[in-house]
Amino acid sequence: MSEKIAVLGAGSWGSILANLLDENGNEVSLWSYNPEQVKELNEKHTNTHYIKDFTYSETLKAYSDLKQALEGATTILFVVPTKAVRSVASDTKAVLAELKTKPQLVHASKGIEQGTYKRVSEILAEEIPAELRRSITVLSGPSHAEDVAKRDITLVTAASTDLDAAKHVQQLFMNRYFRVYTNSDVIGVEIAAALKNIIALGTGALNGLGYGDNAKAALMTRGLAEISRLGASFGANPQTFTGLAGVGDIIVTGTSQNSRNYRAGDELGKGQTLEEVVDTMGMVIEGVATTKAAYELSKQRGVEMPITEAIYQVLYEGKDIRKAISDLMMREGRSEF
Ligand SMILES: NC(=O)C1=CN([C@@H]2O[C@H](COP(=O)(O)OP(=O)(O)OC[C@H]3O[C@@H](n4cnc5c(N)ncnc54)[C@H](OP(=O)(O)O)[C@@H]3O)[C@@H](O)[C@H]2O)C=CC1
Ligand SMILES: O=C(CO)COP(=O)(O)O
Repeated sequence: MSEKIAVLGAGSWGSILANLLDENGNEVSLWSYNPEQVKELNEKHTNTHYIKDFTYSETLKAYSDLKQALEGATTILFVVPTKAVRSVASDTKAVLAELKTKPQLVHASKGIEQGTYKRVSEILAEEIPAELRRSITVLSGPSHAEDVAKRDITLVTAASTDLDAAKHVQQLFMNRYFRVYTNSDVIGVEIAAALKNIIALGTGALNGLGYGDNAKAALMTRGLAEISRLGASFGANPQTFTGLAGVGDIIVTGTSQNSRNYRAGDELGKGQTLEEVVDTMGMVIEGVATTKAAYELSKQRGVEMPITEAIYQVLYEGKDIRKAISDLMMREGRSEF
């Protein structure tokens, strides 16, 4: 299968997925709002700020003009940070109204919008009306760009309410090192993907403070329990949380130095302030904003999420991390399930 695909967002994940789609034989245009980055990608075939020591395919073309990138595309893949999805989708809508190409939409972003608590597929559906597009599919799972850049084995899931669309996306991305499953539970996949970043901030912080494997395993397991509770309140399929977008992504993000969220937590645990951590990362740390959205959402829906609440208090109310941990440990004993 070969298509013209526009990838919007040329950070670590967008650029590596664009390269993978190029390798799979597609004609890929990669859009970034940064002309300097576009120049580097087209002339040197590198993207050094985001992915070190990697040479991109020479047939991959980068654009800073959105219309040029979208022209002729039958699939559009959104991979910008969650906070940028609405504005990029709105700009895309204006171009699609002119082009009348009606592409399918895919996204690989992991977050929840501040204030509205919308999932990324909901934002896309709101901003790009059905007459200008086809289906919307979410691509998610345990997948650090750094490993995919090395063509290391990676398994993800493609979730859509339209099974044919999910199968189509599966075929576009699958290759010898990148295996894609399908899933119809868009709600569960998006909630799991967004909220695992909160837990990775937590396991990173435990690491920075010197805690061991038991503590991190405990946080990941009980973190997943509260993510599943929030998911259930939205009608998500409980099985999704045992799959690639759930357990899989908690493991990869909650244990890896490749994770921006884990690294951010690690630095917080070692005593840096949130401001210092955000300033020095130079890449998006989705878990920081998602912690706020998920905390507010849990209060709004009456879902108990003690770990999210503790991390919210540390990030947004200046609570001491050690005190937050001891408060969690001293909660009244209860049944596991
Ligand atoms: N990195 C990974 O391994 C994975 C990431 N993801 C998800 O993919 C999404 C993107 O992450 P990632 O690639 O890591 O992020 P990066 O920070 O590496 O890249 C994000 C890109 O989007 C650009 N950008 C920021 N704001 C805007 C805006 N308003 N309009 C247009 N472009 C903008 C950034 O430019 P600038 O830096 O100049 O602001 C940068 O080029 C996130 O939701 C993340 O959770 C999912 C799976 C794996
Ligand atoms: O989602 C990811 C891996 O699946 C990437 O996580 P980070 O944003 O923490 O790097």
